[in-house]
Amino acid sequence: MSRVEVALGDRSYAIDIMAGALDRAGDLLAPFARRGRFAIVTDEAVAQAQLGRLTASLDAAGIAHAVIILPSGEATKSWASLERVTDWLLDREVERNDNIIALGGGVIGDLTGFAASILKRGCGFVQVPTTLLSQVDSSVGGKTAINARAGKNLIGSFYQPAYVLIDPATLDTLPAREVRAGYAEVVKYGLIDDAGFFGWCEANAPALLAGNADAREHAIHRSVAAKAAIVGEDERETSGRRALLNLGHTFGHALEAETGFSDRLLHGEAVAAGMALAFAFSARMGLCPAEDAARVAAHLSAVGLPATLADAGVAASGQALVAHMMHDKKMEGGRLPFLLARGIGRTFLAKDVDLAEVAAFLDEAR
Ligand SMILES: O=C(O)C(=O)C[C@@H](O)[C@H](O)[C@H](O)COP(=O)(O)O
Ligand SMILES: [Zn+2]
Repeated sequence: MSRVEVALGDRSYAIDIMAGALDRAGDLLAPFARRGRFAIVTDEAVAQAQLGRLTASLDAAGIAHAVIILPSGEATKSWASLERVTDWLLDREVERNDNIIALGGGVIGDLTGFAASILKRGCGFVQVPTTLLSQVDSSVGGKTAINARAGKNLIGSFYQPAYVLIDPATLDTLPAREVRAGYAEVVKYGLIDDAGFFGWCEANAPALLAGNADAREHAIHRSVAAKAAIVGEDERETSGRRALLNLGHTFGHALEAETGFSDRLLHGEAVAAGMALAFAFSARMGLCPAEDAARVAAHLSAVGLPATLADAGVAASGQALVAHMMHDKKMEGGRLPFLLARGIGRTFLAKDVDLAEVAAFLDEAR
């Protein structure tokens, strides 16, 4: 087992990574079962593939549990699901000191974390992420949210979990497309500030995507360690440091909005195309060597991720995509800061980007 700590004073918590952890969840989660019981939020796909492992282990440890199973997919990050989950938790008489378990991917983690943050003005929650995307990214750092008509994650809170338990073996039952989409967020850490790790990704992506356990554990550990360090420095995205984790997301969220937050384009796929676009735009602005932008796009394409608007299946005009971006949470005084790059591992927050140039770039990129 390897452990990473997120250092946030009295809200600090541990992330444990261990293949087979779900089968030992009874022991590992026991300290968080405040009254010897858990409420578990999960979705249909995860319930089929993983829930039995968790509940069997809790049963063996004598920990009682109630489970709510929601539909799988991005549409579950909604007001309606939030109401359903909070009513269900209230019916189960969940108390502030209880820890709700989020068993699933980013959708379940974001929704459950948000529900925990508002239930009785805040109760505890534990993340048990079961997708690569949630294991390397969304389960760590306390961004919780649901989607709004106007865009992705627009209603939410910063609310840290009490503990994160990662079992990389859950990836064995995940569709290859889901693993690939999560891999985009792994690549992101290399592109942000670790060119050496991007090189590792180029060399090891085939093994990781083929199911090599060592490659998966290494990627998860490096990713959460990188994220924990950034979150420890800038929990609420105020200094600009945490905004680096948003590389590819301004373009990406616009692509997700354009495709209706549907299975047509998964979050990680949108982020992949968004990162390639951020690098291409940086190259066009003369900020980044064209070879670096080409290398990023080549790697994403090589693993089967979208690297262009066409790959992402988006034909919208630059203006339409920029209109989606106007809801970005990074907007400041009517201006939208962008994550751009001076090269691989050299991402920075640019505050003076002209949106007309972004729209023109996107029209050319179509
Ligand atoms: O944790 C962060 O900070 C991130 O930006 C990580 C992103 O990968 C993640 O998709 C996050 O939920 C996006 O946040 P948002 O603020 O753009 O909604
Ligand atoms: Zn993301």
